[in-house]
Amino acid sequence: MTMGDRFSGMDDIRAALADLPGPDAGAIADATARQAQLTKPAGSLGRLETLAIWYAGWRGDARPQVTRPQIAVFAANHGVAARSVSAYPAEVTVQMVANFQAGGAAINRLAETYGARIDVVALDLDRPTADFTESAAMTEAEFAAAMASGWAAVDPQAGLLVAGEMGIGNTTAAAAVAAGLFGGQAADWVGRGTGVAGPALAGKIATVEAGLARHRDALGDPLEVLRRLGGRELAAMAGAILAARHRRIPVLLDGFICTAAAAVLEAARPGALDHAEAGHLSAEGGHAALLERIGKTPLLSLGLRLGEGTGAVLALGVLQGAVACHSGMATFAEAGVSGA
Ligand SMILES: O=C(O)c1ccc[n+]([C@@H]2O[C@H](COP(=O)([O-])O)[C@@H](O)[C@H]2O)c1
Ligand SMILES: Cc1cc2nc[nH]c2cc1C
Repeated sequence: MTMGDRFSGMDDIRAALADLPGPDAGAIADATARQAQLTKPAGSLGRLETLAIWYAGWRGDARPQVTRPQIAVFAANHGVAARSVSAYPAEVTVQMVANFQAGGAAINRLAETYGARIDVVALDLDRPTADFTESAAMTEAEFAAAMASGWAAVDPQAGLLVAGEMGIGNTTAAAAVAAGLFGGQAADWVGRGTGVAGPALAGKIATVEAGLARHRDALGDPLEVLRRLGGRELAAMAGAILAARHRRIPVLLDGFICTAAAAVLEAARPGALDHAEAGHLSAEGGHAALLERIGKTPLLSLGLRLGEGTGAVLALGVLQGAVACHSGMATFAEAGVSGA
């Protein structure tokens, strides 16, 4: 049994957030010193240098390898999907889960490309969350169970975690969570999702406004924001990212939905995402503002708006390059190259 398996209510989750391990200061110091000795002009590998030092610190190894990268894809259905907030019908969620399991989705091909394992976790797909304009999306027990599923999905031996998702309607939930955490108008956070436009986009904004109005009195508590306005896959991603922190497993964040789930942790406990880097900037309208709120600069910006963990896995390729240079390059002394 680990802490997450025992999440039976909000208090257990708060306890897991209260006590977070940090990176290894010695590994950071040694990795920083090593960077200065590698055969390249100082600073010439740009963000790859700080990325490698960040990875070394969380792994507690000044000269690490990226071992056993894991992608956990969480899927769930949403009560608000009945309000025509998506360009696709809700049955696509379960159909895409079958596609992930058969190996036919974009994330399957990218996982293969970068040597990552995929675990698909379907969360009560035949039982959508409640419509958040009418009540809380999840009861406390449902929320704790979803967070515990995320926690339990993390391979303790993984050297890197990507939390991905699939859930028709979940950009509406993510926009509501972002607005609940950080304020502003619903329209600031609502984007096109799978391709919503015209009157449907206005309806999506109105749905988020109605959710914010209904839960207005609870928005001061980030975990309540996630329970009331989020969904099972968002709660599971938050649980997985929290589990990774407790195991000092570095995380690459994916797009808008993943970042909204992660932002709950940062809002509840500043610094809770120090073990996470932003994999990419999604084309979803609110993503840049959300990343700014949690103080993260995306590694890539490719116009993706797919989810599944795809942007984060592409960034895993960047991380693998950064760590390969850091740990495998010759030093000036080893190669007999003159310094500055
Ligand atoms: O990752 C993103 O930034 C992203 C942006 C737009 C859409 N998605 C994906 O599309 C689905 C949600 O879109 P929607 O329109 O049904 O809310 C869900 O399965 C997400 O994985 C993902
Ligand atoms: C086909 C399809 C695949 C997806 N993957 C993640 N979100 C998705 C949404 C749709 C509609």
